[in-house]
Amino acid sequence: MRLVSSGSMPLSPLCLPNGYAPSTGIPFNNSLCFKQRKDQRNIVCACVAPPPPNIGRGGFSANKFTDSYKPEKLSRIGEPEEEDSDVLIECRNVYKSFGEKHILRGVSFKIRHGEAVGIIGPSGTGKSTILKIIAGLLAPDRGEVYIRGKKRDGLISDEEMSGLRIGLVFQSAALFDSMTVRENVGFLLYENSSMPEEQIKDLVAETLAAVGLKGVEDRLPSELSGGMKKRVALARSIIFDTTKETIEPEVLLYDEPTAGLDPIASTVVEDLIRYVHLKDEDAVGKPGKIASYVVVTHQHSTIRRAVDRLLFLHEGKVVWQGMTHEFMTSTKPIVQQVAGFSFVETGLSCCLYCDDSFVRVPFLNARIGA
Ligand SMILES: Nc1ncnc2c1ncn2[C@@H]1O[C@H](COP(=O)(O)OP(=O)(O)OP(=O)(O)O)[C@@H](O)[C@H]1O
Repeated sequence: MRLVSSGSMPLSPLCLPNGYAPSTGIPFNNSLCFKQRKDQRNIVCACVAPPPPNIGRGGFSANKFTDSYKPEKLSRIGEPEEEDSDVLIECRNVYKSFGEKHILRGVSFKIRHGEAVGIIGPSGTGKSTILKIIAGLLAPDRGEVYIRGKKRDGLISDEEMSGLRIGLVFQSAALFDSMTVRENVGFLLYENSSMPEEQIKDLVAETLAAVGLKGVEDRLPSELSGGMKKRVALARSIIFDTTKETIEPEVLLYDEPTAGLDPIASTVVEDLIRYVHLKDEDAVGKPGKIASYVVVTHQHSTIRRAVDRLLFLHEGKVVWQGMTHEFMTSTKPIVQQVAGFSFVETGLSCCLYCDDSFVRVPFLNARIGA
């Protein structure tokens, strides 16, 4: 079967034109990496705190977390402290208001090395806000954000532009329309690295292949489907300067990555999110480089396919957290309200071809909310 991805919502990448979040209009922190190119500014959501000596690819087993994780233990007082050496990001009692609107009211959670975490909850409950706070684009009013145990004060600063990279992949459109796919994906390398153009060109092609796109380098975003744009943005968020000695693990934050896509295109994006994770292999069979990721989503297919653990945000707090399968069977009323509505589920075993690239989709479970 040959897939022509369709979908109306282009994925926004790590970099945004004009320094504003399209969904909110919030101006970004000017202390971030700003560059002028073709009259556009870009911002990198990347950084923070150098790695401890014992962390890194292979330094921690991803299974360490999933094997030992006992969600009910998190809040019990008097029990022995959890092992925290693999915690990459921690939000501790985070509050955020916009004027009179008190959005976050004491949000606490940890993201560990190797984790695939989903954040779910009703509309307007602050899911995107917490992503922006983790990325350092918004500062909490109260509470703390720790990156590898180091407290971050306010927004990302220039001093933090090393160590753990945190990439934010926005829901809304943010590919540079006047640039080709190659220029979009290689943007940061063209601007910030000393890599020769030819090398960047090869790396861009390789990275596009990793997300199942080949031969689209010279196209403009307007010549791509919504699903392809999302994959271009994903490629842009995972491209690294390979000439640097240490390639740090990266945490990716996805804000509704499948919004606006049809079930098949959603499935492709959900699986790609998995494939670029260190526990899996990308579309050309290379190990994924993303240490951990967090996905904000409303889609059940994304919950089922792309994440292992869930944080359920409601009225400004994390009211439930646990493994995905526990969410589906939870007896907690607020969870049942969200998890319990009926689905039509189709099970198909298929392979999808996107352009000339092969994308593995072993099972397509298209779920349609009733
Ligand atoms: N910069 C801002 N200024 C004022 N209000 C804001 C700002 N950013 C977010 N809000 C408000 O905060 C609330 C939470 O927004 P947020 O986008 O985090 O919610 P969400 O849970 O991601 O919602 P959805 O699921 O609908 O995307 C909303 O009421 C929104 O209007």
